[in-house]
Amino acid sequence: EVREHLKTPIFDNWQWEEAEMMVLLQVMYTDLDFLMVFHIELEVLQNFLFEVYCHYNNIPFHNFQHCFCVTQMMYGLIWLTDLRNKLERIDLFIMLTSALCHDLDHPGYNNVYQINAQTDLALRYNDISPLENHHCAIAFGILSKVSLMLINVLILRCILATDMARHNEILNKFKVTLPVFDFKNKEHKEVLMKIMVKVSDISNEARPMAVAEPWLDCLLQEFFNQSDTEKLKGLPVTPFMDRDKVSKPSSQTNFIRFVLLPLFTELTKLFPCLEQHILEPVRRALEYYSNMEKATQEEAGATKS
Ligand SMILES: Nc1nc2c(ncn2[C@@H]2O[C@@H]3COP(=O)(O)O[C@H]3[C@H]2O)c(=O)[nH]1
Ligand SMILES: [Zn+2]
Repeated sequence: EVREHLKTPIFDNWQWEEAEMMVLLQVMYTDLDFLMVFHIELEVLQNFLFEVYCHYNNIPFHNFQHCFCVTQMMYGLIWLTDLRNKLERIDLFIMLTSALCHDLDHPGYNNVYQINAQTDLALRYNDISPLENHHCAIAFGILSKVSLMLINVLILRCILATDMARHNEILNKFKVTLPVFDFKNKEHKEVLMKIMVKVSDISNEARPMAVAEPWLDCLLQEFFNQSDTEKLKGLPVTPFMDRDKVSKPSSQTNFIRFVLLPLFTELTKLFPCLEQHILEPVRRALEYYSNMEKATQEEAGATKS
């Protein structure tokens, strides 16, 4: 029963301990036949998953549980869209592994901070997607350490594609392929894989409210932590992270309207069945946070007058 539940976006991560999540990840790799098709020993997979676990930091949002959720959403999307019969196994392996590795060793401060604070990562990568480059470097270090030598340039490209600074570039590329989309076309396939990783990465609001809302609290905690540090150090303060400027509803209504709905709508054009699984919950979340926003505004109006 859990095995089937794991294939859906309504899976509730909060019910599981981290050790159990490790087992669930193992189930995902097994049920997509990766061990068999790529002749991966169970022990190698277990070592790999353990290394991945060890390389996520104990921070409010970009932690191992986020990694688990993104991987689980990718796993669910693969089943819902029947990608097992549309792409090759290696493509599915790349997508699931990219999801698993996409935020490795995230320090809890975003690229803008890295660049403004001139951190080691920003210097190392010349200010170009410093975090995503770092996640890739850690991922390839782990893959070679455990002798899982399925290192692939597409994993690199999928992880680099999670830099939101490149959101419009990638979404626009995907839009162009849609009218003539062909699962056999290499370029179409590559942009689809990037979109799937991106969708999974920002898919919390596609989950039931009881699962999604605690994630927003975690995200805002990490955001506020960054903006507090920026204020303390006299760095430019990232507006959407400023506790004096954003609230839960304001942060979600904008993010859902301008980022989630446009992205999810395009993927749903290719896979209409996703309408009910990811678009509808996101629309409900928009309504929920719009109402919350109105209520807070009315309250503020009432206190003023
Ligand atoms: N406001 C808001 N931003 C989100 C949400 N989920 C993901 N994001 C943002 O999307 C970004 C995706 O890449 P990052 O992990 O760097 O940081 C993430 C957040 O900045 C959400 O539910 N609400
Ligand atoms: Zn992420």
